[in-house]
Amino acid sequence: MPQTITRGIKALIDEANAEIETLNAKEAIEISKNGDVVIVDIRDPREIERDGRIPGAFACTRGMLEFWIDPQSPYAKPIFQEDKKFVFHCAGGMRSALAAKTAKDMGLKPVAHIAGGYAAWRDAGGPVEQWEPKKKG
Ligand SMILES: O=S(=O)([O-])[S-]
Repeated sequence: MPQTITRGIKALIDEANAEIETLNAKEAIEISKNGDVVIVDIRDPREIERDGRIPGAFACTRGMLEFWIDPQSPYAKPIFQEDKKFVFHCAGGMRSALAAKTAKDMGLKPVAHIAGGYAAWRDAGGPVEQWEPKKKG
C-alpha cells in the first residue's frame, strides 16, 4: 500500500514561516554588514562549489544543524554559542525556513532566514565568491 504523507513540505514550510523572522534579500544584505550577525549557509557543499557562496558565511549542512547547535553535542560548534543573530539561507528559501524554525525551537535566538535564499541574495547584488573544497593529501 502506498504511503500517505499527511503533512507535506508546504505545510511544514508554512508553519515555519509563520513562526520565524523572514528577511528579504536587501534587508539581509544590509544586516550582514553588522558584526553581530552570522549568515549560516545550510546548502550542501556541492551546491556551494557549483554556485558560490556569501563571503564570510558559516557553512553548516542541514544534516548537522542540531548537532552543531547543541552545546551538549560532541559535534557542537562554538559559533552557535555566540551572542549573535543567526540568519539562515539555502538556495531558494525553503530549507532555510525549516532550519531556522528548528534552531529557534532549540533555543537559538535571535534567528531569521532569507526569503528566496542565495538566488535572491545574488540577484539583489549581494556579494558572492567562488569556493572550492580543500584538496586532501
Ligand atoms: O533551497 S531550496 O529553497 O530550494 S530547499
